[in-house]
Amino acid sequence: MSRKDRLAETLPSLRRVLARLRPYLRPHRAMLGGSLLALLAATAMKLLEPWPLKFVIDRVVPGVAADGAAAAMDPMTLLTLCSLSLVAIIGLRAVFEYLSTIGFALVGNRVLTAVRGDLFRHLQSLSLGFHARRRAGDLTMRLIGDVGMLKETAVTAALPLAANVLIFVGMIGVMMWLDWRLALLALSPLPLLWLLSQRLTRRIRDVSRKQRKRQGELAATSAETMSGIRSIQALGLEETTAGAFAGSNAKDMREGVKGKRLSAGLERSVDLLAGLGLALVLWFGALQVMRGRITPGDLLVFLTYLKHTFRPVRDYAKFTARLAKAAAAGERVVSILDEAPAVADAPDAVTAPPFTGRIQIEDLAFSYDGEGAPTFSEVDVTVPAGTSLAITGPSGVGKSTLASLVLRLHDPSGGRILIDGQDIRGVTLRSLRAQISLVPQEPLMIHGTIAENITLGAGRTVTQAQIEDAARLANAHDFILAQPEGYDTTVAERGATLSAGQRQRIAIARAALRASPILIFDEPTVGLDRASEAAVTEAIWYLARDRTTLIVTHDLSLAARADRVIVLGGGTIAEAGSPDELMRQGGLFASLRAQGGAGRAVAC
Ligand SMILES: Nc1ncnc2c1ncn2[C@@H]1O[C@H](COP(=O)(O)OP(=O)(O)OP(=O)(O)O)[C@@H](O)[C@H]1O
Repeated sequence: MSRKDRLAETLPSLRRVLARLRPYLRPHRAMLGGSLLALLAATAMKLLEPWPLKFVIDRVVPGVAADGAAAAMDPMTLLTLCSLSLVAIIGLRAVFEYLSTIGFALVGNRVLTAVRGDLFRHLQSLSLGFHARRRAGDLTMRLIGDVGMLKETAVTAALPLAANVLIFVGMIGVMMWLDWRLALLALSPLPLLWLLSQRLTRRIRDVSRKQRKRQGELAATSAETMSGIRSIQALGLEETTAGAFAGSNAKDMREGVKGKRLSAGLERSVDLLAGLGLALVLWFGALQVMRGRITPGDLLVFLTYLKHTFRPVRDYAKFTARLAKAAAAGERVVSILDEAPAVADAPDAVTAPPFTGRIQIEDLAFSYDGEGAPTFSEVDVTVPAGTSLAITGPSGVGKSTLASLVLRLHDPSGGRILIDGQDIRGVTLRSLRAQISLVPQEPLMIHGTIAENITLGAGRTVTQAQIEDAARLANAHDFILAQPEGYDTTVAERGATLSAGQRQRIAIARAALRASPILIFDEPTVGLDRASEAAVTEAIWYLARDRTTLIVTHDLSLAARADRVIVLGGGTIAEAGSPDELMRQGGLFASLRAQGGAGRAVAC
């Protein structure tokens, strides 16, 4: 195997990661160049460090003959000069090392902060299909933990490693120049050392990769548990989830210990081989001094360099573990950055003009896995602007999916959706979604005040009066005023401090504030008691007055108030018409409505 191949095998993933992140480095080229110069200067100082000592031993210590410029100098002057230059060299090295550390740290932090920002944005642009396949906790781990690990490694491993490589090359060069035979002897353990580190590095990297994956699982399990804590406690699942967590936790520990053992083994092997090299140089070098081939000062330089030459290789083992972890973390970050959003703006997409709201669904088909049996097909329906359409049917027939297609949360496998005669794939996602308001069954509630939750997604500055108007429209004003601090009452994460009906009405107020021409309600009344249901229903129809409204619902009394109803069933539209027509036809809608008594579609 060629040297190039072996190198490529050592840290290919790190290279891939670096190649992917290179564009982020471009704006920081000047600082990177400056830091590299400082690093080179620091290395030069490091190479110079033993030389004053060499002069003192060779030229000042009594009984040793001097030659050249030093011979003309009085020993005291030479000693003072050597001492001062030692101070100067060490001082300069400190300054250059400081500058390079700070420079690289700044670049590393800036670059990875930008990467994290982009990753967050990118995650939000990835399709629902992607998010359905991934665990939220694992994605959070990538965003916070993995990027953090890359950040830390850039400063604590990559920089020292680069410095070590420079020092290593420099010292070998000077040693060769001083005495090439002694240099070769000193470096004889290096090939063995290299082979050893290659083998262990690969194993360390594999362990790190597994560990990183495990940590993603841990984060995902804990995120799922915390977000579903209510059900976990109610169902008494604490021990089951703790068991699952403990399993991954123990595996993480075992992998951590294994990684530590491997890297500690590598470090100690390096120490042993370095000791061997040092002993060889001491023995052979002292013989050379006795034969007058080199001076004692040369031997001192050799021995000092040798210690420094092996240290980079030893540290390489130490940094390898960190770099391996960073490579594994980097791969996890890059794999998400490289994930292309399944739903994206077409290259020639235009900004949608203000919609009047006519929706045409033509021969629409959709399948979640692309090739499998479609969830539905041959769906044809037109919703004139300003009218309402209820989408109903048994559970799992694809009602919510159909509604999400209008928002382009997925793209259809066949057919098309037009708004005002324009295929929605021809307009930008932003301009499409800005004109549609979705009120889902579980509306998004952020940790913040009720007012902040209402203004979420408004896309403009709104006044308190506008917020209150929207809340009145959504039948929410009175209950909000009854809260301890009214509109300034803080809502817990996921709206845990509000009832389902209250959350719904806040979401409806939010939709009212957006003033979009198209509204989509997805099971807005499910799980509500009669009073809340009445309040929410009233708010829905008030809001729907002059907008195109799609209502996905099992509640047939709600559906019966829409201008038109489609009943999905058997993978397509089973019935369509106005509620009166459907009742007259005496089909599924009529029978379910009859079964539901007061209008609830019990069988749906
Ligand atoms: N992300 C997904 N990946 C794969 N299949 C999915 C996904 N989401 C939903 N499905 C499946 O697609 C079908 C339609 O789901 P959808 O949620 O649209 O049905 P629905 O009619 O709204 O059901 P419900 O009335 O119970 O809310 C279901 O069989 C469901 O299992």
